[in-house]
Amino acid sequence: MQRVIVITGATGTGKTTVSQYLRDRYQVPRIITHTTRPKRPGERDRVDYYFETKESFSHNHFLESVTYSGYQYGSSYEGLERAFQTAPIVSIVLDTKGALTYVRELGDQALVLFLTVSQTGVLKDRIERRGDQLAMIEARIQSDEYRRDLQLPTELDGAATVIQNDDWEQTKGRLGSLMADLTRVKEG
Ligand SMILES: Nc1ncnc2c1ncn2[C@@H]1O[C@H](COP(=O)(O)OP(=O)(O)OP(=O)(O)O)[C@@H](O)[C@H]1O
Ligand SMILES: Nc1nc2c(ncn2[C@@H]2O[C@H](COP(=O)(O)O)[C@@H](O)[C@H]2O)c(=O)[nH]1
Repeated sequence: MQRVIVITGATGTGKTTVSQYLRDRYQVPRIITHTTRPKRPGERDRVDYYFETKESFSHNHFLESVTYSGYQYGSSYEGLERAFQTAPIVSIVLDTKGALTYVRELGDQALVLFLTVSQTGVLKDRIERRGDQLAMIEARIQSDEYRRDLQLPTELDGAATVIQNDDWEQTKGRLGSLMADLTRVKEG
């Protein structure tokens, strides 16, 4: 069975970092999603996101889409199919609302990885260091979506793998175990 690792959690918990590590270390490609938010320094169109206008965003064929801190985000059916054409295990980075939709739509094909940190105060520091614009950081930290995504949705209790990403070396160890389990299931 083809699997999608759905990486979710609050802003700054390390979702993108984990998806990049899975790609580089385990050849797990990430499904590229669509957004109307402006690029951050270093981000590239069609690599980090499909960067869209409000008009072009509406022309996609979305499996799910959300508004997050004032911008639109969405993942397309075509993006999922494209990723599955290249690998049996793929990943996607979503807010918790999107993660729930993915689980409803894909059932057992979706494996949810929920990232947390022990001290939420570090999250703002992390996104400041990443180079986000200060006004956008403030808006994000004040948003309902930010507060919501600090908690694992109750529907996913017991069904998600939770990783406390305080220490990157420990997180890499947890990801190694997860990939070993997934690969065993695929071969078995
Ligand atoms: N374990 C860690 N310790 C310290 N810094 C980390 C750790 N993991 C990731 N980071 C750093 O934190 C910042 C935010 O990480 P990342 O962009 O992966 O978060 P994210 O969850 O994808 O955020 P967002 O939802 O806002 O896109 C990055 O600069 C990243 O290098
Ligand atoms: N439900 C969806 N959430 C998405 C999608 N693409 C990204 N995201 C999530 O949005 C927030 C903000 O992302 P950022 O890159 O601006 O920091 C974050 O939680 C992402 O995981 C999507 O297609 N659908």
